[in-house]
Amino acid sequence: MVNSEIAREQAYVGRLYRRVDELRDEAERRLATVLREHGETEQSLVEREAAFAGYAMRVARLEAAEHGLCFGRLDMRDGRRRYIGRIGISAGPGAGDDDEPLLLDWRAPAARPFYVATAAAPEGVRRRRHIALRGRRVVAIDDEILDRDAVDAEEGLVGEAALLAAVNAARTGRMRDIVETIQAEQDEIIRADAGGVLVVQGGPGTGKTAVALHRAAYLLYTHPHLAARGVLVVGPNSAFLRYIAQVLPGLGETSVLLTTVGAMFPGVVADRGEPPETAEIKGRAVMAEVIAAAVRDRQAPPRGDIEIPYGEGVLRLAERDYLRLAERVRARHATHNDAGRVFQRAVVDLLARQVAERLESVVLDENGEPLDGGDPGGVLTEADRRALVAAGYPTALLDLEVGLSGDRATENQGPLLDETDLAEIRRELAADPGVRAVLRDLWPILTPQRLLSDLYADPGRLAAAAPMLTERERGLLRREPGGGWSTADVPLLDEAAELLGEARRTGRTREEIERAKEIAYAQGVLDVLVGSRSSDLNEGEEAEILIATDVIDAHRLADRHRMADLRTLAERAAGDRTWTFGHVVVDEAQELSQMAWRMLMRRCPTRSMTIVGDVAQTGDAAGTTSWARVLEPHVGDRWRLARLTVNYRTPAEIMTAATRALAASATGADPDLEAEAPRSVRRTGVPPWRISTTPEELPRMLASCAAFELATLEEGRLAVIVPDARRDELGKAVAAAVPDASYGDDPDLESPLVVLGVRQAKGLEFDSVLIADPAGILAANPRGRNDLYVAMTRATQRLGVIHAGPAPEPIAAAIPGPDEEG
Ligand SMILES: Nc1ncnc2c1ncn2[C@@H]1O[C@H](COP(=O)(O)OP(=O)(O)OP(=O)(O)O)[C@@H](O)[C@H]1O
Repeated sequence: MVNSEIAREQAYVGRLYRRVDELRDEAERRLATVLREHGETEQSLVEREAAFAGYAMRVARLEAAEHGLCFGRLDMRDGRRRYIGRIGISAGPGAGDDDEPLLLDWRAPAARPFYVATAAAPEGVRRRRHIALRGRRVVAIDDEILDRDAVDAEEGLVGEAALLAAVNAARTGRMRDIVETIQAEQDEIIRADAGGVLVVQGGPGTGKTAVALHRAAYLLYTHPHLAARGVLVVGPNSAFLRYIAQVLPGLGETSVLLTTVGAMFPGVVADRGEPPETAEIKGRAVMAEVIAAAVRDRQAPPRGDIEIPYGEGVLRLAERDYLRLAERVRARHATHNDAGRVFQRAVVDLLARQVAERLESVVLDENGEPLDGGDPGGVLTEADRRALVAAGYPTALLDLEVGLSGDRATENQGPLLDETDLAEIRRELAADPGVRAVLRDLWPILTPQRLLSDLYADPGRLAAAAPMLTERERGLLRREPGGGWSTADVPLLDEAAELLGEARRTGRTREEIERAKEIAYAQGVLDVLVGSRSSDLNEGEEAEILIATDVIDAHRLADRHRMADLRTLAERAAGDRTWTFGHVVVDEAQELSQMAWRMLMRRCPTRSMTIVGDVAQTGDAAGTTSWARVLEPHVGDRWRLARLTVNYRTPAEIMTAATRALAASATGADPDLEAEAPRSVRRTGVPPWRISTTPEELPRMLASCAAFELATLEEGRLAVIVPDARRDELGKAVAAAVPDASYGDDPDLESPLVVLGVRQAKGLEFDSVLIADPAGILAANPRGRNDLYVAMTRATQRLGVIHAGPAPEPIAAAIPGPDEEG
């Protein structure tokens, strides 16, 4: 019976793949045709490129759907049948309007019952069938009957067999999608309304990451316009991003940028380490005020009247004048650099008028000598005048000076210098090194990097900008310029960039600059093409080959390039600090500092966000233990909370131990935390274990345990999780026994054994986990207990702990020792 059903499904699935092949062939044919087309006008070229991008995307989607194309079937009470898969496929030509599509996209509303129908609420479904494929072959089917008579049946896991197969499967070092087995509580979150901030709180292994990524795919499917601005996914570190990188492309979605907080400031690589206490201070919301004050301190700080040597004379800038100017430009211009440019111009103007007044008061005779003492205005001394001449006053002015002895001077007709003369004086002043130094000092044009390194380097500046910090805290921020940037610096640079504005004067809009760059790039491409045309081709070949210059000039090629950019939205968004996204997903969101939240909120003015995390896993001192506290400054109480309660990763034996370790404290277990821990979906029958050794022996013992565990695993992955500070030392010890072991800043998660610092392990999972030196993990950080909890909940099958000396208290409370009863 099952075999004949499998054969029937095989026939249907065969038909689906044939249709996919047809559709892909057709899209590829069209793609080739588009490539051959010659566009005559700019318009036709743009259209051509849009068509190109559209077909290319279609081919990519069809290819992404190859594996596990169809995974489910719904038999409805009304007799209709719906097949559910990774993409939607229509029945093709000849099918009637009423015909069900051959395959329903998993995100389509009609597919929803596949994930949420239960015996108690069958949503019109009589039977739900899970179909397992290997390649294009149907290898198993699994049915659930959801009859009306079964209303009092327990609500349970949907598609239990398929789910258990998925959660028990050996890990590969890459996250898989879960479209085939999404559970009802997860489906509700995936399909929740796009608007506003949705917080998903869930314990370890409850599928928060999986749900967040599927939600991104769902939103891109249901709101196609989101693709134009893209979806931003923020994760805790680059190893994690690599771990999840394949999930969205595998679902056919590419308009997504995956990033970390440390990578969000273009041009800065945040690879500088710093003490957690320093990072914590930098993450505080009050740092926004510190940065604002640091910017303000650079805007014409009072320093008395200023004398500027000019030639051999001196110009005077009164304090009240530049303070008044500063106030005026601050009121009119939003950013420091914009205001600064206006301020500098205004000061030059002020000085130019001073010079002009002096010049106008000079009356010379035919020989160029001052008449009757020569300076009726009493401003310009003879020495001044000689100095002005010696300083190389503008020729126009010297001519004018001579002219002053003629008609205009004697007739005394109002202002003697016209706008051209004044402009010339201004140019001269603006080019004068002495004047420039004063301008730079009074109101420097700053990059964010410059502002921050000046601030960190100067205790006086720090004290002025951060009076609310203690002397000790300011001391923790102090550092010499250079040496790179830390992750916690990135939100501060971003904050500074907002207040400073562009440091380079462009006079052009961002689009115009981008366009100019594109044209320059395109011209370069054309030059190379033309160059290679003559050198690379044999005689007679030329006419056969179409090269870009035959149909296109630099402007059009730039357009092409821009259209081609549609496919690399992620790259464009990553290079532009001011890019705003259609939706933002934040994973491990409990770790973000308040300053990081400010930066993220700027990237998402619509506040369409999905924030997933677990406040019990917070390890960073700057992170949060309360969603309300973190969101209040940005959205008040206008956010929704959803909870995930089932742990799909960690078996019950390990989860119980991890919960005890987290809850155990000097006063005993915390009953609330035990109650909140997610329910594991399965047991393995393998309890976690621990052994004790001496500090000296620990590396050797760890290496032999790792070798043993690896041999025990038939397939899958083993992780050794250690205190961050001991990663390289213990990584080396393990690699000596297991040469395949990978460790370092950028470990290869696909290698069978990887040694990770506890922070690197965030969000990841492995079949088997060994924790070494738990006391070191606990001691490294005030939230060390949370770090230990994270480490313990990474395992899908086995967990062992190796400690030096007596077990630290949370481990002793969680896992019985070798001689104790379990
Ligand atoms: N519905 C599901 N079907 C199959 N596997 C699932 C399902 N939901 C979650 N999983 C699996 O459970 C594991 C844990 O999921 P995920 O990493 O998303 O959890 P998490 O809540 O982000 O965990 P943590 O907070 O501990 O990092 C993953 O292997 C994921 O594929």
